Amino acid sequence: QLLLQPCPPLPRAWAVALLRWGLLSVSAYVARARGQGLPGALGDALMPLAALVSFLVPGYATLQAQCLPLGGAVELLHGWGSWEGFALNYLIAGAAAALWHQLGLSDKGATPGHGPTASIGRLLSCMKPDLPRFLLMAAFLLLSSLGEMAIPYYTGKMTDWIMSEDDPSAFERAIWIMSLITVGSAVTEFICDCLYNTTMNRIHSRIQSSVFRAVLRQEISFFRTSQTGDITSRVTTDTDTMSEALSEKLSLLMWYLARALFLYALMLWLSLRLALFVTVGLPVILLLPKLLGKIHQSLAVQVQESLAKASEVAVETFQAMATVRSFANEDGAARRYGERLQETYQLNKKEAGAYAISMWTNSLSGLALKVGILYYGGLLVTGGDVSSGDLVSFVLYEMQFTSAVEVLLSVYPSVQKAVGSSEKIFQYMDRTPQITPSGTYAPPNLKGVVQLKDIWFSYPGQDDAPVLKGVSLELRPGQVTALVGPSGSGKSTVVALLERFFDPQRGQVLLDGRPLSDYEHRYLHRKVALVSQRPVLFARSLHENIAYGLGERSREEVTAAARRAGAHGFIARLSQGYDTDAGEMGGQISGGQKQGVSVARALNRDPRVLVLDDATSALDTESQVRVDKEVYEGARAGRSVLLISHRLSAVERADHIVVLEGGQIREQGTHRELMEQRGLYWRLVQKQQNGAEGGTDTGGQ
Ligand SMILES: Nc1ncnc2c1ncn2[C@@H]1O[C@H](COP(=O)(O)OP(=O)(O)OP(=O)(O)O)[C@@H](O)[C@H]1O
Repeated sequence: QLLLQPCPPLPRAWAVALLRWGLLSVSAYVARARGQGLPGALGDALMPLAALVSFLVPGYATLQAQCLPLGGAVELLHGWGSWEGFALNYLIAGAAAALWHQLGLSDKGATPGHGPTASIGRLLSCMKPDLPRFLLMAAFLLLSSLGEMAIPYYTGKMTDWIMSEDDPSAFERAIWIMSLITVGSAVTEFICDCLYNTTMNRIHSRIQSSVFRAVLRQEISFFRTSQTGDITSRVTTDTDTMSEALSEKLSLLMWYLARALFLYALMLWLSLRLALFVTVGLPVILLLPKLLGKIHQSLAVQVQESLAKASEVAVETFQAMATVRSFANEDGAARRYGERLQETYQLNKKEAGAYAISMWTNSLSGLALKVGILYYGGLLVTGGDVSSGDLVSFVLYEMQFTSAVEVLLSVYPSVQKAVGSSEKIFQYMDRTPQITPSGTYAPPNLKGVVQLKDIWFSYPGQDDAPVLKGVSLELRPGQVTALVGPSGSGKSTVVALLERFFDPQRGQVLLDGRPLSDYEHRYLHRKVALVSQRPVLFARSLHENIAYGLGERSREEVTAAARRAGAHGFIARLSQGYDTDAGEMGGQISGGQKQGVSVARALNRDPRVLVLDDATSALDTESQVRVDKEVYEGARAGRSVLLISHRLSAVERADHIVVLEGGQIREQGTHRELMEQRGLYWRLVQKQQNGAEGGTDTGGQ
């Protein structure tokens, strides 16, 4: 300090602060590096504490020098050198560290990119699109808080005016101003609340729809391995819990944080000394009752446990009453029950004492702070440092400040909880689908040549049990290829690979010579249409079901597709025709009708590759004939068709028949060729023709 003596006071203070910070940081670093005997939280707090202790006074003095003449700041800076100033500085830093720790802001054990801090960052990034609204809200919040803050200020001013009695109209004026400010503050608060709630609802919907989209991006096996209930609860319940907590608690937190900051700034402005007095005293008066409250809570838990033990004795006795009676141990049982109750009673007494002490400390510590402020304030008023009106305003501000800090302390854990549930949601949003992302290739003309080249595939988690073992086959435009084989031979698995529900572990699935993953997702599924074994319809009209995924479709287009699928007849006979609701999962129409509608749904896309996975088994003969006609006519017109059927009579006309067994292709050729071979296909046909045990099912062989 001696070296810096010729400098002006503020730069000198900053230079000393920097020096002090450097020294303290190095010491803190060394202490942390050694780490011996330092509790974790204290170790974490050392660095921020060093900064706080060093920069608190020069920072404040600079701020004050900006607003007021330098006189006050100089006094403050000189005071800093005295031992009281020194002690006060450390006391404030200690109190701030205790509050910081109490709020759990030290974030112990958080790994980078995870935990609450990361989630808060993510949450804030979700709010980014609404930044203008938040800025507007902040402006209203500022206005409303300023309005609220003005009331105690005018109350203090009125005290001064009443005491000085030199301007009687000032009192009336103050009342008017106060009323106007109150109304203004209430209106801005109302607008702010409305804005906040609508914004949070928007954010809620946005997060919910992003989670939904993120889930939809996942590979099919994700839906098979995760419970549907779990997924739904993430999308609905978790987002609801999070946004409910955020809308209620975060708004409280924001509101009271703004209030507390304003109030603190005003307290500092009214009297620096009194404000520092509160800063040191407040953590003590807030944390002490909280600490005692914890003791009370733990005693309350012990009481509950002891009560439960007493009930256990009663239940055990009643259940074994016959045994108690036969050993004539009624007195013994009563004595045991009495002993348990005695234990509960002792604990009850302790709990009541702890409760009384915690309540008593609560009110007493609050009272002590107020008395302290009044006493110290009184001294300052007597010394002429503070006016009596300012003291009144200060006490009013302090009361509001204390309750704002209390609310903050109680609300903060709920916000942390909301952040916790948001973590679960973000896990879903961040999950990378376990399938190669779709490409962008979407040629205007697609021939529809599909090649499966030496495909090896096992379902996720079953690597040692391949379902397809070196399958190679080709679907050519203008041809109907049939895939037959016993149940479980892997036919539907081939379809799943064609639809890119999974990627094969080895081999390639090519469409017009390019891997399926090159194609744009929507394009691929428009060009390759599937009617699956168990078609699923959605709870909407039959028209919408047939047009599913294609946006708006005219009734003519939908009807034409239904005619080709042989479904028009039955739809026309329904009382509401195409407007009939299919019901949940298509539950309001029959199995055969469902198949008809789903064939129409596939044909409506006019696909280049049509895959029918045992899709006509439940159709009536008339519809069956229609679909067969459409399948073969479509193929003749240049479409590639893959037909899977258990009814071998349905595949006799196919241009090429592939027989699959145990995930391997056993035979292939035309019906005639295969029958001549007298191999597996022949045996399957024989069994079906003879109506053997397997009935019409190739799986029954
Ligand atoms: N999601 C799945 N997870 C694990 N294994 C599966 C899954 N789907 C099918 N499998 C197994 O793969 C094998 C082939 O099943 P796939 O459904 O392809 O046979 P399929 O020939 O179509 O039978 P079906 O004629 O009865 O429809 C079977 O052993 C089956 O148990």
